[in-house]
Amino acid sequence: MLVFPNAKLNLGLYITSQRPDGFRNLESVFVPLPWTDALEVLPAPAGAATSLALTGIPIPGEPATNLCLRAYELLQADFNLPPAQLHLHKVVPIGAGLGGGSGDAAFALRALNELFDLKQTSGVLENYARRLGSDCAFFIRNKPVFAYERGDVFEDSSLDLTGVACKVIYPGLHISTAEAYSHVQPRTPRHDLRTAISQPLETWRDTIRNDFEDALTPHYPVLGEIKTQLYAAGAAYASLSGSGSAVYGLFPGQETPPKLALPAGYQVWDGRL
Ligand SMILES: C[C@@](CO)(OP(=O)(O)O)[C@H](O)COP(=O)(O)OP(=O)(O)OC[C@H]1O[C@@H](n2ccc(N)nc2=O)[C@H](O)[C@@H]1O
Ligand SMILES: Nc1ncnc2c1ncn2[C@@H]1O[C@H](COP(=O)(O)OP(=O)(O)O)[C@@H](O)[C@H]1O
Repeated sequence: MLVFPNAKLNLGLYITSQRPDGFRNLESVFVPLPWTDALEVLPAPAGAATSLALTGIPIPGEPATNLCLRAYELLQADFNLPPAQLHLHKVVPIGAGLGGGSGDAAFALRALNELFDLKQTSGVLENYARRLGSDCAFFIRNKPVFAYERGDVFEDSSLDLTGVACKVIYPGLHISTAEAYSHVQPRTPRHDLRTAISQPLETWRDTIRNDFEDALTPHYPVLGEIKTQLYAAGAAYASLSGSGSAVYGLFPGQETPPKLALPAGYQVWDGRL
């Protein structure tokens, strides 16, 4: 079985309070971004053990800690799965605030559920996904949601950005999620995100913020420079995604996002949501 785990964008992100479990409560709107990896999941050949082949962008850390294998191990422990043969071709930049690893994990859970006919509901798969990372559960639903608590409890959102031209720019800065959180002081949001997101996209520039962007831009000025460039090129809304360092611009009403002159080494995704 071949699946294409996608990435996500955060529209707004407010870190509202510290939790007793060490995590932070947050509020954000998550939307799927069709920048994808490729993941193949097959039953292992007779006599072979479970394996994961990795191609594409190198992933930091031991392959044994890859979220695809961790997803397999979670289900294996409860359903006594037969050995599987996995192949991940990595395309989505890592540590970019695009949730690429989380998407791989959730798509692995979904693919294993189907391949081995486990008959688990989306709700059950969401609970497994939560154990792999705060962002993972979103990718089981994989449609626009208002997310809160650890970013793993959802309300469906009527937001529809289908067809909106979008440009995502990754300047190659790997900012770890834990480091990014350490820069932010939790506080009550100045705007109600659910109300703001229901207003026309052109108003978001004044009403929707990402707390990580405000905290990280003084340390990484390039984030502000990319955002300025996106607005200068006509974006109706531009923001850091998640904890960065990818910055995106939305260009409603345009066929394709504009071309920008960017330094070599930046990775860019141009397309429609
Ligand atoms: C910031 C966000 C916003 O969507 O996305 P990314 O920028 O990573 O894509 C998410 O909260 C990232 O979720 P995820 O990447 O799954 O984080 P996890 O593995 O669960 O946690 C990594 C670390 O981030 C911190 N963390 C994460 C989530 C949360 N609600 N509070 C936290 O304090 C903790 O320090 C934790 O040890
Ligand atoms: N399949 C995977 N793809 C990407 N990263 C992975 C994967 N499995 C484990 N990881 C680990 O997760 C970390 C961050 O993952 P990623 O989802 O790309 O970050 P972000 O949520 O910031 O976009 C990486 O540093 C990497 O070591």
